Amino acid sequence: MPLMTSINTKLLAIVVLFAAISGVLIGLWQGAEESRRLQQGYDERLQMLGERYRDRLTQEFARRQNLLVATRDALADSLIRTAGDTVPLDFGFQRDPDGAVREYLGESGLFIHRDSPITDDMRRLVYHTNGTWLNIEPLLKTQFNAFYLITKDRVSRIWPASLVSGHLPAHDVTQEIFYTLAAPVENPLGKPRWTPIYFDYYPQVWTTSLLVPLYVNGQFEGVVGADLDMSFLFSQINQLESDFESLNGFIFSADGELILHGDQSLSAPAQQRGDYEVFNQRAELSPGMREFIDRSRSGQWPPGGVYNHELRGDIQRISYQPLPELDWYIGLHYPESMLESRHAETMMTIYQNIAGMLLFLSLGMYYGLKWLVTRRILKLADMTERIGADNWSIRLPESGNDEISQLARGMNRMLEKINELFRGLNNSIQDMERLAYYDQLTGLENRLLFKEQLRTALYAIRREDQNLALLYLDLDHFKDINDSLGHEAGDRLLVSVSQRLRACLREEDSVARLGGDEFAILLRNVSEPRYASVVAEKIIDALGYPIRLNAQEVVVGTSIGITLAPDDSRDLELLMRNADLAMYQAKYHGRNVYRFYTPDMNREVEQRLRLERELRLALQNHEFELYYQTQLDMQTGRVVGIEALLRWNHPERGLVPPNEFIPAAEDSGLIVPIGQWVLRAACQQAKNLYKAQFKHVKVSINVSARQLSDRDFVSDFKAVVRDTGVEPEQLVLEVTESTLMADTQVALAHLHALRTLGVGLAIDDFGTGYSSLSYLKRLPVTCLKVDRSFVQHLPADDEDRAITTLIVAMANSLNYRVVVEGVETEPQWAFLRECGCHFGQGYYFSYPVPVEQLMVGLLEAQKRH
Ligand SMILES: Nc1nc2c(ncn2[C@@H]2O[C@@H]3COP(=O)(O)O[C@H]4[C@@H](O)[C@H](n5cnc6c(=O)[nH]c(N)nc65)O[C@@H]4COP(=O)(O)O[C@H]3[C@H]2O)c(=O)[nH]1
Repeated sequence: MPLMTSINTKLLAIVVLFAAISGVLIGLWQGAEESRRLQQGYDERLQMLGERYRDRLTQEFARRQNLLVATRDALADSLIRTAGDTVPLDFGFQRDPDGAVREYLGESGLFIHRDSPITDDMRRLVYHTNGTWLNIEPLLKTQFNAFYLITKDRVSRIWPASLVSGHLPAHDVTQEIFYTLAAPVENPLGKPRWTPIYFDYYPQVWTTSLLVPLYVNGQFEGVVGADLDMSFLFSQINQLESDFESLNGFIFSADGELILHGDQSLSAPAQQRGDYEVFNQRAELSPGMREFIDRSRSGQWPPGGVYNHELRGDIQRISYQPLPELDWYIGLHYPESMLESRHAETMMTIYQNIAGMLLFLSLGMYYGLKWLVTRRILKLADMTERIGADNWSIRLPESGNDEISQLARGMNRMLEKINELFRGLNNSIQDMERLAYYDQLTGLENRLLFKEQLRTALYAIRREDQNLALLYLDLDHFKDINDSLGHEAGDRLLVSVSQRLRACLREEDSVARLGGDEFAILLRNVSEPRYASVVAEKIIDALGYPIRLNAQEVVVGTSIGITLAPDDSRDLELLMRNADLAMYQAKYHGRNVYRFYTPDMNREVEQRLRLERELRLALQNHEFELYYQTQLDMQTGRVVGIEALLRWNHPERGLVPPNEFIPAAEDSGLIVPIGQWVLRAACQQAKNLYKAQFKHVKVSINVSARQLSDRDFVSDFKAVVRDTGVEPEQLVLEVTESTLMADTQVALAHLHALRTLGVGLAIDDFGTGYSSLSYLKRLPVTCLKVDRSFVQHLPADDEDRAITTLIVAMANSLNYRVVVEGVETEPQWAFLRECGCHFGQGYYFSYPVPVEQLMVGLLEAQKRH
């Protein structure tokens, strides 16, 4: 899967995008917060450092002040203690040539103005303080650059002594700030005083001097002073533990003078500016510093706060603290740009952290999504792929209750539904196949499937050099059975027939119901035509046995047409037509037989079709005529009946006997209207006979099975009787034995109805069928007509003699009238009369003749008797 098409990657991209945006926003917010915190932190530290700096300085100054105050007190005490003591006389001072006294007392020097007289007080003071001085001197040396005692009478003792040598003889120390600042005029309360910072030329350092007035017994005697190297102030700043790279300090006095500023200490040496002028730096201060000091002093920026202020072109964060003992203020500042660089560093760290976090998050998301989502979706996709490849039984894993599990559950439910639909669909397909390919009633193949089977079989024989046989068959008299017993019985008959057919065949053979009572059979691997004959005979035999339908048994014959492939044809349609033709021929030529297809069958069928067409025309053109053949009493020779025999006066072929057209009329159904015509004509003739005083002459009319099973037959018959006015008792309907054997309900009902009307019923061609006596007894039969085939060889043929004798005896015993047909000779007549036969019909007595000739004959016969 391409990287960008994966859900995981897309989700990841979205997550990373949102995380990045959030990261940037958080970074910005955190940056702002951090900047604020940074500034606040630095400001607090700045304040804290200021306070610490202040405290340290306070301590430093206080410690030194205490030390000097203690020195002053020690000196005062030694003077007080030695108030009455004398000074050795040899203790005095030598004036230098310039008049001033410059003497060394240990490490310190003594200087007296040239104009100051050397008094005892002077001597006593120096003498009695000398011991104390010398004791204290080592300690003071460690704390001050210089220390001194200046008396009101212009004596000064200074450590180090070297300082004295530089004094001019008229140098008046009492006029200097080191004296005046602490003297009672400027310092009436007698407090220790600190001078402003000044640049001390000798040690070349910035210096301040601490001055303490010396009072002895309440009287001002002078000033004790010490010089302090201010560089310690800077060292104090440096000693402050700080990560401020550019922390700077400054000190300014309450009256607005800048006492110290780190930068200035380095870059602006004061010696260029004269003695003490250096302390007043108002004029030289940078405008920024000036402004700051002014704002501080005006109260606009009170001490303790942190202020943004520009110093020397840079914005600084400045804070300052008061140093109360000195009336000084200590300020600290750092450039704001430092904050920016710190902020930039912090931001860099923040963004690095966010980037790291994002990377971690992205990887976590990626693998998390992969594990939780993509892997499972891919699994689902893989399984749906497999399902799509017809593995519909696969079910997706449903563990858990998250969205994917819900999806899997939903899809499983869908699969169940699809499977159900498939099952339904398969059933429907099977049903449709059954409907499409199988006959619903019998379960046999239908025409469609059979044709497919035949087509496949034809391909096979082409490949494998084999033969096949195609059999068509239909049931004789099926329509009659159907009409008389009803469709349900007809259906059951078809089912039974199909079962029998199946039983006659091998597994590899196919049998289909083509429709109605038509069946087709495909025999594969028929190496010789006779095998097809064997099967056909087997079928005829199997269907020859009665079939039980409800309470009745019926016998159906069948006519089978057979065609062979590839001998007759390789073409499917042609083969089917051949089989149909052959079946048609079989039926035409006798039923219950089979016929192989022959090419001349086509011609025969054509002839038959033409015949049917002509028959139809014959009916319209009144080309039919009835001939009558008499039936005589064998004993008396009297005419007892006549049989109406149909003749066709064909315009070209002349008189056509019934055997040539009755089968075609029956097959085509034309027998029904033709039979109607015969019935009406014969009834008319019967009425005529009746009128002509031949009422005892019965008129026999042939009725075919097809007519008899016609539903309207009885009502039509009644109508004819009514129309012609004939007496039903004068009529005899002749029904062939095979017609009765069909034994349909309708035909039987009609026979009974006719019999009830008084019509006689004769079984024609008796002896040629299989009717049993018990069966005959159930029929309303009045007459048996013995078939002429039994008479033909009489009296010579023993068998025929026996049969004829038996039939006549049986008929007599059952009280049936017996008419023997086909009596042609006198011996035949003699034999039949002897064996008890009552009536006869045949050429011996009369040929069938037209009605006029019949009447002449009847009249002649009447005269004879
Ligand atoms: N060899 C010989 N034949 C004799 C002799 N005496 C009579 N016949 C013939 O035997 C047939 C008797 O009629 P069938 O058995 O009912 O047999 C009839 C009957 O089954 C049928 N048929 C005739 N007319 C009708 C009709 O109107 N309706 C129906 N359904 N069938 C008819 O056609 C069959 C043949 O009729 P036909 O040709 O008229 O033939 C008649 C008749 O001419 C004889 O001594 N020797």
